[in-house]
Amino acid sequence: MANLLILGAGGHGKVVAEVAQSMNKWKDIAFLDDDKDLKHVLGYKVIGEINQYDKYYKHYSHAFVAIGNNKLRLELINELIKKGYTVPTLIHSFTSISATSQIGLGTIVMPGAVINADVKIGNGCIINTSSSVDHDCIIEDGVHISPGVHLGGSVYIGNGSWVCIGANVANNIEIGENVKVAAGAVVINNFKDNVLIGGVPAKIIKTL
Ligand SMILES: CC(=O)SCCNC(=O)CCNC(=O)[C@H](O)C(C)(C)COP(=O)(O)OP(=O)(O)OC[C@H]1O[C@@H](n2cnc3c(N)ncnc32)[C@H](O)[C@@H]1OP(=O)(O)O
Repeated sequence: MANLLILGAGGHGKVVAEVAQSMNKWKDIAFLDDDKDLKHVLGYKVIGEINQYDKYYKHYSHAFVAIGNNKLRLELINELIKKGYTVPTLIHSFTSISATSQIGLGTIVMPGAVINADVKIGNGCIINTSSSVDHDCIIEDGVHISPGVHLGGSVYIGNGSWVCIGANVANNIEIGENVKVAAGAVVINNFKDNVLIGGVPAKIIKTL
């Protein structure tokens, strides 16, 4: 069994640790975080700051980035890989994941999520609590699918986009890079890069 270092000990880090715990795969789990007052989270030690990950490679061969910001998360994952860490895919034991789906490195699938046939999910994504990703969806790197989001079949989501809590995206819809889909939106049209969209049906609120 390997040891796992989690970068980020905030709320998201806690859930990441519990997902890792549910996999029964790690001998030792510890956190790095920039809050010097944090010593323990969920009973796991906070052993240093995030940019000190280099120091812990000998003991923790595996490392996972638990940072909500899509861009930062992806940048750190790439740095960890360059340094020689193994960046795992974390999948909670209470999920339904099709055997024909592909899920990238540094991506986490939270409790209650459902991923159906022939889905492709990139690196550094968050597939959050009780969300569903239906057949043939393609989700690029660094995307966050928030709690309670539902994607119909064959949806495309570009790099770094964030689908906020409770949004629904109809089947065959294409959403570009760095798009924010506001909470509760219902997306029934395609949208290109760098926009905030929201409402029912979703419309462009502003350019990002
Ligand atoms: C486990 C977890 O907690 S995971 C994290 C879950 N969290 C989420 O999913 C985040 C939910 N938050 C949202 O949806 C937010 O509204 C965000 C992040 C999309 C707002 O993004 P920002 O770029 O900061 O937009 P900002 O707050 O400046 O709002 C811009 C406009 O959009 C409007 N707007 C914001 N959210 C929504 C919404 N959900 N639906 C419709 N309009 C909205 C605002 O009222 C504002 O309108 P105005 O210009 O007329 O005043």
